[in-house]
Amino acid sequence: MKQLFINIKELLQIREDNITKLSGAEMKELPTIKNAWLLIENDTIANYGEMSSLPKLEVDKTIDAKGKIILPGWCDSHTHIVYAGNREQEFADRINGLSYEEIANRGGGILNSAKTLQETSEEEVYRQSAKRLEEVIKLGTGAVEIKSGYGLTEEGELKMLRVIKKLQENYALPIKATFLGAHAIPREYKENPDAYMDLVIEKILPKVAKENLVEYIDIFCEKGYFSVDDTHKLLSAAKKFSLKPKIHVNQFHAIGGIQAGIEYDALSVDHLEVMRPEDIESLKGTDTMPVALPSCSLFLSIPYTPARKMLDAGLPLALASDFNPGSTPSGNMNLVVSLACIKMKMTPEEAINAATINGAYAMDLSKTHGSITRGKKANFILTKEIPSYTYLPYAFGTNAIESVFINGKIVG
Ligand SMILES: N=CN[C@@H](CCC(=O)O)C(=O)O
Ligand SMILES: [Zn+2]
Repeated sequence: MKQLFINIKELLQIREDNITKLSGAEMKELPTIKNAWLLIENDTIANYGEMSSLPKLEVDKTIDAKGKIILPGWCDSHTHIVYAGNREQEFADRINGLSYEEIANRGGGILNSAKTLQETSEEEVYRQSAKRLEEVIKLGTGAVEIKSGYGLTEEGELKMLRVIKKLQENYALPIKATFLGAHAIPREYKENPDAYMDLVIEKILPKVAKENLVEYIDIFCEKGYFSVDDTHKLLSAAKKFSLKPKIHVNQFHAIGGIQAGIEYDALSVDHLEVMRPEDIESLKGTDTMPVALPSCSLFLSIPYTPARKMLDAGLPLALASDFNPGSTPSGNMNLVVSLACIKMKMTPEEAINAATINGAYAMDLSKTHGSITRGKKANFILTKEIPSYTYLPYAFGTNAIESVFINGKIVG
């Protein structure tokens, strides 16, 4: 099946196949072709160029994209899409003055979602999660990572990971799975948190690894959750199973999680709302992708990741949604890109690079996704008629997407 898009107002994020991530000043550039054509062969980007160079081609379908822009699908490298129920009561409690931490200390927060997940059947968790996945695909997400972490028991964690596996089997976009058993200390381990770490490391982790359910390991390295010491123990155990770290660090406090992640060659360190100069320094020259989650900052009214400082220091940066029931009940990557521009002072070029090629890197997918490159998967967004790509983050809240393609097939 050959599909030819013609008269594309602008084709964004054209890269050679050796580009796997962008750092610092490189992120200011977004290579594009104006008035372009794009040829898709089955599930693959076959070729592209300026309309003036369009060769004579035999194709099955020609689509006129006059006035419209094509860009790679968003690569959302940090989500908790698999969960049960919602936490809108905590939303109301926060409006009435309680903080996220206070709610968690009262037994709400992650433990609240864990209780609901444990009480919900696997089929129902799948049904609710698939609905959310379909929603974000329609919003332009073309690759996604999903974590466990609301099970907090062997049974609950395996239930979540089986749901992720089923999503992987039933949906065409790449879905990367992460084991986040160390997301919060269950109530029954409150007096003996080390025993919970032992359970995660000695019992659940080997089982998860043996069943080949995940590629990545995660931990919420934060005061009141898991210490740097716990992080070392878990990452060192996970290394034996070749699980790469993608970890939650520096959300509320900078306690050394970034350095622990780097020590174990973390693929990414995520959140980073609180960054000390030494944290920025530690990330320099590493292969670890820093990931910012601006929708979480918006929802919790906490600081935004200091993107300008990080980019100006030469670091790379990826953007992700953090879609979850407590801190970010939204998986809308268009909003994430807008917030990055509006609140983090990233330019539209930097934000689009962060949400495509760098997001792909943070899921080990930049060889196949994240840019318009010959040979990569045909996962892309076709916009409505819009004046420019800057309009995408500018017109926040407007849905500028006409259709989404995954592996060359229209999905929404
Ligand atoms: N901070 C840790 N985990 C999630 C929130 C989990 C929740 O509140 O349910 C996050 O990334 O924001
Ligand atoms: Zn998260």
